[in-house]
Amino acid sequence: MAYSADIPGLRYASHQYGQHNLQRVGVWQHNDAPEAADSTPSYWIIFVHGGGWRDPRNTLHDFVPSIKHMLAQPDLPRSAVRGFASVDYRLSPHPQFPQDPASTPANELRQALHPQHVQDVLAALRLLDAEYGIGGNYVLIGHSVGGTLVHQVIMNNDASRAWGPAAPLPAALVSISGIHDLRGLAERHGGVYETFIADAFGPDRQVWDAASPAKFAGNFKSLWPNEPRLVILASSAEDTLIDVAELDIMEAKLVKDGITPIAIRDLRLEHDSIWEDGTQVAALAAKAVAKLRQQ
Ligand SMILES: Nc1ccccc1C(=O)C[C@H](N)C(=O)O
Repeated sequence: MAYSADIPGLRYASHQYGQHNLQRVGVWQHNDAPEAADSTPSYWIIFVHGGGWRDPRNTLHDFVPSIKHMLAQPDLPRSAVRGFASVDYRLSPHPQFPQDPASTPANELRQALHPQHVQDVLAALRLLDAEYGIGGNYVLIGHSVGGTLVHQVIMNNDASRAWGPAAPLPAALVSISGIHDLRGLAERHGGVYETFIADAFGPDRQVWDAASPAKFAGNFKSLWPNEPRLVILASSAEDTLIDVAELDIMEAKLVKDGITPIAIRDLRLEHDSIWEDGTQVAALAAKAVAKLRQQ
C-alpha cells in the first residue's frame, strides 16, 4: 500500500490548488473531536517531499510513514498537533520517465521549470491558510529538494515577492538532507547532479545562485519577522547523495543573518531511507514542536 493515504484514526482530504494533477495538498486530521482546548499552542506539521524536483516516484505520500510515527511519539502530545499536511508540486522532466507531449494531457505533463516548484509550494500554503487557517502556526519540513523549497518560502517574503503572493510564514523550518547551494553541490559531484539541477533551473548558474538558500542575497532574519524563527538542519552521515557540506553552508549563512539553527549531523540511514522509515522525521518534528512550546 505504498501510495495509500490511509492512516488509522485520521481522516484524509486531498485539495487541488491548481489545474495540474500535481498541484494538490493532502491533509490528515484526527477523526474525533479535538481534546478540550488547552492554553498551550498547537501546530500544523507540513511536509515538502524531495526527488530532485523531477522524480515522479516521490509524492505527498512520502510523509505517511513519518505521520504514523508521530502518532506514536510520546513526546509529541496530540494536543500539540492540529493536523498534518503534505504538498505535491509540479515536477520537471525525468529522463527515466519520459512523456510524449503530443499525447499526454497538460495536467499530467511534467515540464516545470524554476520558479514553478516554489510557486506551487507557496500556493499550497495559501490554500491551507484559506481552508484551515494555519496562519503562522506550522512547522514546515522539507527533505532533500524539499529543504531547498522550505527555505525559499522565507526568501520569497522580500519586497519583490518574485515567486508568488505572500503565504503565511512558518513558526519553524526543518531541512532534512536539504540542498542549500545548487552550484556548490553540482561542482562537488558533477554528473547527474548537474543534470537534474539544469533540468529544473535551466543552464544559467546565476539563476541557480539566486535560488539557493545558502547564497541568498537577502537576510533570513529580517524577512522572517515572527519569533522565534526556529530552524533545524539535519543530515545523515550514511547519506551517499547529499554531503554534510550542504548543511555546513546553510548553517553559516543563517548564523551570518542572525539566526542560530539547531544543527544535527548524526542522523542515521541513507538519503531516501530517512523518509521511507520516518522515525527520525517524526523525532525532528517532535523536537521542533517541543522547542516552540518552550518559548
Ligand atoms: N541523485 C540525487 C542526488 C541528490 C538528491 C537527489 C537525487 C536524485 O536522484 C533524486 C531523484 N531520485 C531523481 O532521480 O532525480
